[in-house]
Amino acid sequence: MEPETREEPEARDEPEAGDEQSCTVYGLYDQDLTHKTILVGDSGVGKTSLLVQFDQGKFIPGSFSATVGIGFTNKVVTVGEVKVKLQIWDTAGQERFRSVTHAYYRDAHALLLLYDITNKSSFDNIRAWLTEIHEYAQSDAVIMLLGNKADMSSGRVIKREDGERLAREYGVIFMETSAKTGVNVDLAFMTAAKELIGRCLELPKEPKFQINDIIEQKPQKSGCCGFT
Ligand SMILES: Nc1nc2c(ncn2[C@@H]2O[C@H](COP(=O)(O)OP(=O)(O)OP(=O)(O)O)[C@@H](O)[C@H]2O)c(=O)[nH]1
Repeated sequence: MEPETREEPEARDEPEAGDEQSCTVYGLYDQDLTHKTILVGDSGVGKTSLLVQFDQGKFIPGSFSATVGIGFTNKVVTVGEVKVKLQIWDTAGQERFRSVTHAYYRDAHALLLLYDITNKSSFDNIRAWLTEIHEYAQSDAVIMLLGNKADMSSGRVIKREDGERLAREYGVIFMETSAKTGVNVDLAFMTAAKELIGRCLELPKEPKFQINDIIEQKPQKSGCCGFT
């Protein structure tokens, strides 16, 4: 049965023309960076919930209603001494919106690709998602694979090692997250931000996160992103 639909999350701040630029440097350690991050993955894996948990620190339980189209949220984070504005796009996972969301891949600096650890088909579809990402996204975009709903240990059908193996095969960063408990949610977005900053700016080797969490796996990619 097709899930009922819901309105896309309310945008708090319209994207500006200047947002096309990923690295706007006003001065050493007075940088203002804007990075576009896009959430993708099958319908129901928890993209909207992950964003709500990151943005508002809460989880809204209840019946599932699918995202229609695409919406975005701006969130400023601090990594080391650098402030970054993350413009996070929440896409609809349903197949019928796929052509709409493809258009957003091109401008994304980071893509967070989710599957649900309790849903085998959402994991089986990851290869197809990665193929689409490689087709439509920038070649130097940061890609993270997130196994969401990690709190549902009794319903787990995808082992953590399977997620790790797949991520290794594609050379992408991997974590398990829970939009419900918040485990690794900040860390996932902060890791993407840190990776993007590392590609844009010269930073101290070990910038300190503003959150108390443990890095599950260090980013495997490094080097220049080629942003202008
Ligand atoms: N237990 C648990 N439930 C979750 C978690 N994340 C999401 N859910 C639930 O899973 C269902 C789908 O979550 P959504 O965030 O709407 O999924 P989505 O990926 O945005 O779905 P689309 O908008 O259709 O693409 C909802 O009922 C959520 O409450 C999680 O980490 N743990």
